[in-house]
Amino acid sequence: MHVLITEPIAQKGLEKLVQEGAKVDVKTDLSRKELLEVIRDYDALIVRSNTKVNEELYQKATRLKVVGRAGNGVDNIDMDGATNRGIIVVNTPESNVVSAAELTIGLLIASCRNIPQLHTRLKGKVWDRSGLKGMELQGKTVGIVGLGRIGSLVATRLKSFGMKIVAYDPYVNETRFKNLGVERREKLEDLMAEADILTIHTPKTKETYGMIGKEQFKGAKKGIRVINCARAGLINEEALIEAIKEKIVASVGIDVPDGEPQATSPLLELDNVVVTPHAGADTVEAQDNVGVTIAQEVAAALRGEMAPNSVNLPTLQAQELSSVKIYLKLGETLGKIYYQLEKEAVEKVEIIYRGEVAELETSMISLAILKGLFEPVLKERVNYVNASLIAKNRGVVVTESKESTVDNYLTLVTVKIISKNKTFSISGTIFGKAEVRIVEINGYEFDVHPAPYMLIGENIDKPGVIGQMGTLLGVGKVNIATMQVGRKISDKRAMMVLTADSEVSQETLEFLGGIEGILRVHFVKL
Ligand SMILES: NC(=O)c1ccc[n+]([C@@H]2O[C@H](COP(=O)([O-])OP(=O)(O)OC[C@H]3O[C@@H](n4cnc5c(N)ncnc54)[C@H](O)[C@@H]3O)[C@@H](O)[C@H]2O)c1
Ligand SMILES: O=C(O)[C@H](O)COP(=O)(O)O
Repeated sequence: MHVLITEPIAQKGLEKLVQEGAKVDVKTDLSRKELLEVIRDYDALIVRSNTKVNEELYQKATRLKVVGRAGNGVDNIDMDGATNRGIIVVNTPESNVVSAAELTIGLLIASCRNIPQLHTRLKGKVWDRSGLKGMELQGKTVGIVGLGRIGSLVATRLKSFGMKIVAYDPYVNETRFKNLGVERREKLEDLMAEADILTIHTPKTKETYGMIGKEQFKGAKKGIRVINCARAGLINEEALIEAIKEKIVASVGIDVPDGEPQATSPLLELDNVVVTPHAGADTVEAQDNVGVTIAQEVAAALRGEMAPNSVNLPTLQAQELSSVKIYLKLGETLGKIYYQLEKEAVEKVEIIYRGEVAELETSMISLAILKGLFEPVLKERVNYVNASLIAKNRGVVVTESKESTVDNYLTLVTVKIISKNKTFSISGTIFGKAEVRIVEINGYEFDVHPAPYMLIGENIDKPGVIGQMGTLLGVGKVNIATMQVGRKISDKRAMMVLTADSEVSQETLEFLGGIEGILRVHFVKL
């Protein structure tokens, strides 16, 4: 696995990648043109916030399987483009939040107390505190926009200053507000009117871009102080500058001025603006965390394992992931068999989870089934990221249902694949902690331990058929590992499932198909 890193990550992260078996190139001074030229050679790309990972880059990146964002915000990465191509995007959402929250508090105090301005005077040998009277935090109200990871950390820290905390975040439930001891404001304008200090902690999205602008400043409490340690563009800079000039805004603390990574923002010219150059995550601790975590995520994704922080996949907590892992293997196995037995286009996939599996977060298992289903027939790369998109684009309806109990098994996954003329059904279970078993195909019951090479055939249930199969496979030099027969006695039909030690040639398959009583026989590769 060949990994390109275009922005600095911690040495510990680089070491981790090498330990994981990656060949790593760190090229932090590539021009855009150079990046577009070299990207074709890499399986993974690791970036921070300055590298634009967009359509232009994807078109050149023919080998790219994983984009690792060594950090939190993914607004520099075109997610739809990645998903359409089956490229997994992973990030490290938790690794730098404490550092970002602490810098927020730092900017807040620095701007409320004019620390940088006083510092500059004194360093210039001028002992003068005139005109720079600060504001105490105790008893003031802070308005937080976006009560996610960083917003919450900021809230709990500011409480210790004796501040009242109000927040606007329509997507956070009442319990979380209550647990954090934060008062909800239903409308942004109410928060603006009340807050002595505003701090924003939303991601940059279509909805949040420019969400604090002219209108919002018009309704703001006079003398409000504004902090942005999230993303440039969330607060409209022109409107902010106007509000500073009109003395609506008393001071600003900003880590993400417009124009990044160039120092071009007009805010830099204003005395009551305290700035840092996107340094929120720049601590030893955060960078070590970020580096090691992204190395693990990228290596896992390249090995085809589930990386816990895949941005374009359903999010699972580590514990959830470990309990669904074995079902992912089962799901892929069940999915993979259909197109190796049937040639009919799929119209609908019904997935039924029964027993213990029904208690789990099953969205990822359903993706595994779809991945398995499309893999044998599609040239495109199919993976967990694009499997459901591929189903949708091909007009395949996918439904999921759950039943808490099931006869005979503790846990059972049944996949019904419906085409124009028939319904194919296959079920599997987990024995013990980690043994995948196929227990039903089209109503025939088995207990098959799936193997890389299998033969699945249907025959008339009469003496001699199985014996001839064994003989002809011997002639074809295929060693049978296991064999099971499921029977429908009233129909006089049976289904054989054999596992073999090697592939079965087309010639041998034709001989097998010629045995009297054999209705069909297929070689299945898992
Ligand atoms: N300065 C830095 O170095 C630095 C470091 C880390 C993260 N960040 C940035 O900080 C921001 C917050 O990160 P996080 O990890 O807390 O994110 P998060 O996803 O945990 O929280 C974001 C919160 O914003 C809320 N939100 C979304 N749309 C909203 C809207 N229209 N109105 C109000 N609330 C809305 C969400 O419900 C969520 O609770 C992101 O922009 C991230 O990129 C900056
Ligand atoms: O989103 C993030 O993780 C922070 O904004 C840090 O960005 P950086 O990795 O470019 O410092």
